[in-house]
Amino acid sequence: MPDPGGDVRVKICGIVDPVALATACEAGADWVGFVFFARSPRSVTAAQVATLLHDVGPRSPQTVGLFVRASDDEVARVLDVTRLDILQIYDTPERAMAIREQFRRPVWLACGVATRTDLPETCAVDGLVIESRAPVDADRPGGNARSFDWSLTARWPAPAPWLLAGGLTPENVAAAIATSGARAVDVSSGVEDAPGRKNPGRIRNFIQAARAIG
Ligand SMILES: O=C(O)c1ccccc1NCC(=O)[C@H](O)[C@H](O)COP(=O)(O)O
Repeated sequence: MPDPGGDVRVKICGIVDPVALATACEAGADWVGFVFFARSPRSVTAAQVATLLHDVGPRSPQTVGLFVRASDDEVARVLDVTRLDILQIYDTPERAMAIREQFRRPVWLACGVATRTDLPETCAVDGLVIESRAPVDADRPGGNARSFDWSLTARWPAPAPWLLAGGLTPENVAAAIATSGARAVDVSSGVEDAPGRKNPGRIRNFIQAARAIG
């Protein structure tokens, strides 16, 4: 996933509209994420994603589907309808491994972090999304515009490629990369005007700011 010697890689998550998708593609995002979770303000259906991706060119970013405690049937129904390169799973590590086995596709496990002990020491999937742990009463486990102490990951011996997520913005992403040591970053709320409403200018600014640090 991240290229230790190359540019910082960027995922623009929670895409719901064609302008945001085209902007992320043109600005050089490495991944675009789609949220298959009905309680999210960024929730999309498989049919909507298939339509969005229909006109995307061959040099498009990889597509990531987000699933929260989803059954095999739910994942299968999405994969029947639309192309997803990677599955981002909000569930136990065991369940993430089972999904990887079942669907023969790269799986990223989302890990909610508040303290150093939340950082995983082992990983049997293809990548980790290290994001701020959601409050217990949150409607959703991610996409809450909350950051955590980025210095926690600075000396973490990561067991797998990982992305830094949660509360990143065009204004803070350079500091987040410098402090955390991340080589890949993930944003949703920080490039929006309101939950689910992406701002094309902020998408461009975020990618530029992440890449400027090199
Ligand atoms: O965005 C959502 O609504 C969402 C719902 C359920 C699970 C995950 C969700 N989002 C996760 C992400 O978009 C990213 O992985 C990342 O956490 C972005 O967080 P933020 O930039 O703080 O919105």
